[in-house]
Amino acid sequence: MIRAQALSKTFGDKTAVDAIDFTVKPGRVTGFLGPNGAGKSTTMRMILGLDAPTSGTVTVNGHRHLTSPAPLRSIGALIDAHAFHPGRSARDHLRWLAASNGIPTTRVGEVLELVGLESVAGQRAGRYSLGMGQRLGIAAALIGDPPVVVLDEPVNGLDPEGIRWVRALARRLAEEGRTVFVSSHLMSEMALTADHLIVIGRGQILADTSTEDFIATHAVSYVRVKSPARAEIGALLTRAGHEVEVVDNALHVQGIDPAAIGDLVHRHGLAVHELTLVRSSLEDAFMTLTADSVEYVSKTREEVAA
Ligand SMILES: Nc1ncnc2c1ncn2[C@@H]1O[C@H](COP(=O)(O)OP(=O)(O)OP(=O)(O)O)[C@@H](O)[C@H]1O
Repeated sequence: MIRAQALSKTFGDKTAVDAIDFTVKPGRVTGFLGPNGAGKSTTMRMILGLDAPTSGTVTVNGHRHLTSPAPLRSIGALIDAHAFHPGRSARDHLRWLAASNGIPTTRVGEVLELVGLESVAGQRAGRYSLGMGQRLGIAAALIGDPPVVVLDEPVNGLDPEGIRWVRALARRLAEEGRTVFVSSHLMSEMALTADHLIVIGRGQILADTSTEDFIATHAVSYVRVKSPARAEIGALLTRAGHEVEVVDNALHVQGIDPAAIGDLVHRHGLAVHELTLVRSSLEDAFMTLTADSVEYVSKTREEVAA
């Protein structure tokens, strides 16, 4: 498992990771979610020993990664999808990795097959598309059959088939009992892949919870009611103890389902023109949670002009 304790990283006066504590357990996929610049890559680089913490510690199965004798056998990582020599073929790149980590070369064919690159394995990797580069990066991460796998934005640049493939692969690796830590800035993607979520914003942990609990806590729903008798219905619902808001000539009601509203309104002989259950997406929940910690905020044309 991966364990961070009071882990911090500063670059000059910029605090990229701010004294975070978390544990990534084996046998499940843990999603690492956060907006751009939240500190995901920096944290992952420290897990791998590519960056030294400014303070605090991070260990992988009890060891600091830098001290491990055969890194690819203990931890596999996709950090930079283009960390290969552009003039070298995928097969040669993987052979070189295997040789330098004491891994049998038979493993090269196995991982090429696993990521679906066998037919292009002899081509120069520099000619690969972004998605092919990602697949080669994942092959490199898995070549040592590691118990711990860290993937930084693995679906970047992948087509829908590739995205489903990464999802299934992450799940399978976890089912095999490995520790799987996957970063993304897409909540909806993580909801489909991860069992557990660690959400980070401006270098701090905002949530560390099961995906199921995250959804139950953050994905709110409400009923939209449109009616010529809006005020009367609003009063009835408020009196019954429900939270009612008026938005764009409609009522937004929380804590009651559409059928119960329909029955209530019917009992009072009032007309309803619309009764819709609206679920906020998980993406909305994530945006709300991280709203105060988004570093790079885009503006509308109106805001730029103002
Ligand atoms: N080598 C560096 N030198 C200076 N600042 C850095 C360096 N690496 C990262 N940072 C800063 O640290 C913060 C966290 O960056 P990091 O790349 O870890 O975020 P991230 O969550 O991975 O974002 P993204 O989703 O955009 O990859 C950012 O503000 C970034 O600009």
